Amino acid sequence: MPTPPPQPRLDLRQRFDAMRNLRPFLREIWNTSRPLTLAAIGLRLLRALLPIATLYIGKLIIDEAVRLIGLGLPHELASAWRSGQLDHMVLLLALELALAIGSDLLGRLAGYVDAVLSELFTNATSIRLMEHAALLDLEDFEDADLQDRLDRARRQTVGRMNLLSQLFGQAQDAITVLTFAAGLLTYAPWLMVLLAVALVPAFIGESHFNALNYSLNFQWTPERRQLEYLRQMGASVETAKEVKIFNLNRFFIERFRTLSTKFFEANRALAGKRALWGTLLATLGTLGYYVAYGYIAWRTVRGDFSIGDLTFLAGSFRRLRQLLESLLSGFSQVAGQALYLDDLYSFFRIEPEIASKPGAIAVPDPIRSGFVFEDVGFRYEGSERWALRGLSFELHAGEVLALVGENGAGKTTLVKLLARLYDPDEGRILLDGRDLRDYDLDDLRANTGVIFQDFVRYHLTAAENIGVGQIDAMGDRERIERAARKGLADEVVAALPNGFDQIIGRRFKQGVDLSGGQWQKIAIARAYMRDAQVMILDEPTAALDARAEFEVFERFKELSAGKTAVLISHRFSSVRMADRILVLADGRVEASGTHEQLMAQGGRYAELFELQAAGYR
Ligand SMILES: Nc1ncnc2c1ncn2[C@@H]1O[C@H](COP(=O)(O)OP(=O)(O)OP(=O)(O)O)[C@@H](O)[C@H]1O
Repeated sequence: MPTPPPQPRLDLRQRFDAMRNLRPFLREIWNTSRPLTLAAIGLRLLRALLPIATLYIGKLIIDEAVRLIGLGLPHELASAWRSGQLDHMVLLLALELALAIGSDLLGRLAGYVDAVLSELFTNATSIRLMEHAALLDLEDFEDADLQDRLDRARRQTVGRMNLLSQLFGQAQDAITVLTFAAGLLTYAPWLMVLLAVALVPAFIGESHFNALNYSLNFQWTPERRQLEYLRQMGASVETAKEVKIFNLNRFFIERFRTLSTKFFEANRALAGKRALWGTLLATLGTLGYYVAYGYIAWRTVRGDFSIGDLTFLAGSFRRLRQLLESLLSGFSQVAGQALYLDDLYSFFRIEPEIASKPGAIAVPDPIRSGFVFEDVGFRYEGSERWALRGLSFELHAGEVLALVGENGAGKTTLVKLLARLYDPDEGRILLDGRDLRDYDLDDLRANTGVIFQDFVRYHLTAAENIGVGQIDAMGDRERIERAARKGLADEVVAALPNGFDQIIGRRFKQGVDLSGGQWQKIAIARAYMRDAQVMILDEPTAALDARAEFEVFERFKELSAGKTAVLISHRFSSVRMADRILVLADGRVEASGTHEQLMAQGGRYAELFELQAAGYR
């Protein structure tokens, strides 16, 4: 089990650098909904002015009370009321009541607006994330680093919801601070400075721990993904069967426990340190406050301030201290959150390499001569071995070419290059004499129908499972039914309780699961759904019974008349139907020809064929 490396220290500059992410963040919030953003700001602005107003009215009430005490009013409320002396007091109390109700109302409204805006923003970001992920290269997805980044980015779409409230809250607090400061400045300016200085250590402490927290989370992304994986393995429909048979529960749980405990301990250690330092540093701020308080009390005793002034000043200082503290720690939290935004934005900055170049041309229809592989070499990212090297052959327009070769020979890789899921590292692939990279990528994909051996089992309806082969024809039931017939999936569908409208797969309540072979027929139908010029089937029949396989291939040959087709199979009975067979070994072409020619040559093909045939005798 990997032990995470020591956390890197983020210096102050890096932390402040991350603040630049706030601009695009705010811009996106603004773009999410202008009226809501304006409402959130307006409500905050109003709320910002309430605390000082409330405190000031409090001061007026106390001063008024002191004045009334001095007047010696009658003890009876009714006669005191009649004297008219209480009017001013009542007015002040009513005002304070109105402010209290107003403040509560504004707070709730602001909370509501924030919640709605955050939700909209989260959805918009999730969609953007999916859209961007769709653009990336397959190679990017196979990169563990990118998986980590994607994972962090995904967390950010939900994790950043409170950043919005926090930012607006900060702005509100800042305005309130200004109002208090303006009020207090007239009484005791240097006390303000004292308060501010006393809070600086707490602020530095906060931002330091936020950065540490971020590094910890960052460092642990791979482990957190592993935890997620283990959790899934331990409890999912897909794995339940095997987990039970091999009794793997304990194994997964133990792994999860070990890893999660490590993460927990690292987290706890940090939280402990943070609490200790936080308390110490906050005490400094409190000390500053009490020095100020003592000073004001002294001035009141000396007669410089009224009792009302004392309550106003003491209240203002207390609020100011709280506000400054929350403002400063909030600022460092915002800075911390901005670091997380980095994950999101750095994910958006990843550019796909496989894309249409400017002035890309359309794929010829019909394809005239076909594909030519010229000395093609390809190596998977991070791999020492060449999956394909010095690969040269032609795939003529209109022919059915079968690829055979032992496991790992490079058959699937070849097909991925043909579909331009990767670009070759060496050599080039031509289509009708032009480099594959010259063609428009979308057009190229539209002209290629591929079913991989690890095709996706969509937990959607049967019709949708076939329809995804040509997404814009999803509503064309006739075409879906035709594709089902071609792929021999019509019988599978007919046996489903709700036919084409039946959800297949186990994940959802109404779902009905299919056998491996039945799934495969659905996948083959998916390939037929796309009326593409180039058809590629990568071991589409591995799970089919002998009769079904024979039928599938016969039909495939019939249906691919006029199409260029590539077929990968380990079953020689099917392979021999192809127009031409390419034998791959170690990433290059070892031999090619028709079944008869290859048998006559007596090489690897004849050997493997005999081996398989012997098994049936
Ligand atoms: N995504 C990948 N990342 C790294 N290496 C890979 C990846 N996919 C395949 N390889 C390696 O590339 C080589 C060729 O694999 P490929 O899948 O093309 O073989 P294949 O002929 O289709 O095998 P099989 O008959 O088992 O399907 C193998 O050595 C394999 O380990």
